Amino acid sequence: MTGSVLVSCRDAGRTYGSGPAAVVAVHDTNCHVHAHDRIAVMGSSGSGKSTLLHLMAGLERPTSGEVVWPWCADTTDAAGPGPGARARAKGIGVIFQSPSLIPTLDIAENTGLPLVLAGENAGRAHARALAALERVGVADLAAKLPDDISGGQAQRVAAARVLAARPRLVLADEPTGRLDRTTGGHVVDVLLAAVDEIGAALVVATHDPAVAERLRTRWTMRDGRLLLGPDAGAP
Ligand SMILES: Nc1ncnc2c1ncn2[C@@H]1O[C@H](COP(=O)(O)OP(=O)(O)OP(=O)(O)O)[C@@H](O)[C@H]1O
Repeated sequence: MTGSVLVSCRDAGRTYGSGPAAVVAVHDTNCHVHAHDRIAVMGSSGSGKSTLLHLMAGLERPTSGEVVWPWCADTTDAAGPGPGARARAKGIGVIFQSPSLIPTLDIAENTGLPLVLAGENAGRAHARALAALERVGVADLAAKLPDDISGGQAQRVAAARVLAARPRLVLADEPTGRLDRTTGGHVVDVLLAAVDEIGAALVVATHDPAVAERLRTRWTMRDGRLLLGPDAGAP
């Protein structure tokens, strides 16, 4: 715990479905991510890691409790187009297991697209995209199409796409899940260096102990319950 609180889950839970078919993906959970944190969320498949990250990102609403982003205007507005949601979208970057690049846009265009969609002019978005690609070591790919780069390179581009917006908090859901160990290790290296450089906090959901070891704090999910490490408690 080294800085101000970026996101707090307060008795936040998420259940899918209802009645006998209901699945409690995340039981009521209390946890906090602070500025500059480096947190690995570990746990077996289906333990609730992705759901917890989606709650922290505001991509899903909790079905119990609340998720709070103290730096947003409307701190608990977990969905919809309000000012809190817009501020949160700018301040939180999410990296998924699949890089999901648009095949008809080149790498620089893919990287700058979220900035353009957020209203940045095309020239500035391109410059920031190139700087972010440089930061993760793939500036030479800027003019290529996604089909012409490797999986590890594509995941670096996905990281650059998030980092170009200079978020306060980066949430990465199995960012190395589709990569071999060596390539995955390089992706973690560039991610850690980049969040250090932009001063962001990082939360990584991972199955891989080698990835988790690179992060200062380790949390474990088991059957939808978050087992916190000794340093993950109070805001
Ligand atoms: N949209 C959904 N509808 C119904 N059930 C869901 C949905 N999303 C997740 N679940 C269920 O919630 C539980 C937690 O899923 P979640 O994806 O969060 O786990 P995970 O730890 O991230 O798993 P993995 O490592 O395989 O990605 C699982 O039982 C899953 O089947």
